[in-house]
Amino acid sequence: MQGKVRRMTWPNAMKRDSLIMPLRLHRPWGEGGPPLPPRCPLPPERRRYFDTFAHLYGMALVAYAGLMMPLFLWLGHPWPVGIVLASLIVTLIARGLHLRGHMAWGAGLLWAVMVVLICEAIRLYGAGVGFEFYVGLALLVLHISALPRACKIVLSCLLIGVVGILLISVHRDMPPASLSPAMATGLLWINLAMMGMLFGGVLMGLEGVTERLERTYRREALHDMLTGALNRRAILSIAERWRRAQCPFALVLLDVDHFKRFNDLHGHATGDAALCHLVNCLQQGLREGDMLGRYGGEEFMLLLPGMTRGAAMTVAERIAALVREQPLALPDKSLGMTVSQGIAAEDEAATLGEMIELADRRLYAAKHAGRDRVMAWDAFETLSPLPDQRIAEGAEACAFSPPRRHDDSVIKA
Ligand SMILES: Nc1nc2c(ncn2[C@@H]2O[C@H](COP(=O)(O)OP(=O)(O)OP(=O)(O)O)[C@@H](O)[C@H]2O)c(=O)[nH]1
Repeated sequence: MQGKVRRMTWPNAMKRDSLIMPLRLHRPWGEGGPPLPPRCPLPPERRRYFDTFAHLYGMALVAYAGLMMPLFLWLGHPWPVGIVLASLIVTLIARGLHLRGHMAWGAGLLWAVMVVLICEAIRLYGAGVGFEFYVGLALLVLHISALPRACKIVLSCLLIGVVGILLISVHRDMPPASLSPAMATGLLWINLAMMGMLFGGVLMGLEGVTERLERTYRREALHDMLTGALNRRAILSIAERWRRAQCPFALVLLDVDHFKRFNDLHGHATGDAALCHLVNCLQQGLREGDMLGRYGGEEFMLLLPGMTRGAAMTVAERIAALVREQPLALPDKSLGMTVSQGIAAEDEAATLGEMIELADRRLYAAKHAGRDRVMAWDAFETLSPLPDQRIAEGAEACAFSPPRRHDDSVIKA
């Protein structure tokens, strides 16, 4: 009996691609739609660090304004209220410094105001009412900060030493006379609860940040920075996975016509904008579940699940029309583009490498036949070489003037 071949169904196959983010639509010249967010002055690696630490600043601000200020007011001491107010301001300054890349200064300032608060509270209210718990929080701030390792060790020892001496001296010399035993117990519980909330909040926040960062890293590892399409490694690994799962699909290699000339005529930056614009056009012609990746420079790979060569041909033609009919709109002119495409189906080749080679050969045939066309059959051998004049015409037409129509007779020759 012949072994049963299990073919993966598409909805299941798609679920495994949940990290593949929807492509962002580019508006290279910023016109129309909601305004783009302002550029962040921090480089990405520092931005990530700031995101992690920003949660701590938020928690510190909430703790000062919402918890400590009312607590000290309740205890009837205006002096610590003044310190809390100063801490609020210093924390805001520290956050600003941090956001501008002065990470060690930001973390150091936050830590310093926390230490002043802890020491002053212990001095005023004595040991055993719970202010010493904040030492743990100050140590957490210190150890996740950007300060150098040696600095962290010295400051930790300093903090523990100062607080230890303070606790011993307070306990021995001046027991907190102003607090009744009931008030001291109440304060201890309030501080315990506050610390629990702060630590819980910080840890939950850090977990959320870590998860978010991980998604960002993985997304960046899979996507092309310029266009937002999948990168070469990601698109190839999806194709390989689909092949291993024996999912039928068609592969399209798509290349911008005369892109070198486009760059030479209009500049590299405009070339970049054209690539982003191209990805938007391609995206419009694809279904949900189709995959689009940047295979190299101005060459893209499309994976069309469940499609035969014939069906893929229709999609490729639609895409070619979309690209042709939507020129890149610049403030002073609009520039047309055309693309050539080669198609191969999964059942035509034994390996992914062979499939890509087939699509590449057909792409080359499409280029050779005059560009701005799709090739899905092995017409290459049957095509008579084009005269140089025709190729020159193609080059002229693709110099981003009004584009030419697609020639079916050549495609299906
Ligand atoms: N602006 C810009 N240009 C790129 C990028 N990647 C590759 N290119 C350019 O794309 C051009 C590709 O040129 P060729 O491979 O000669 O192909 P072509 O000019 O498109 O000609 P045909 O493919 O034969 O139609 C090169 O000039 C590259 O510098 C990019 O990210 N941005």
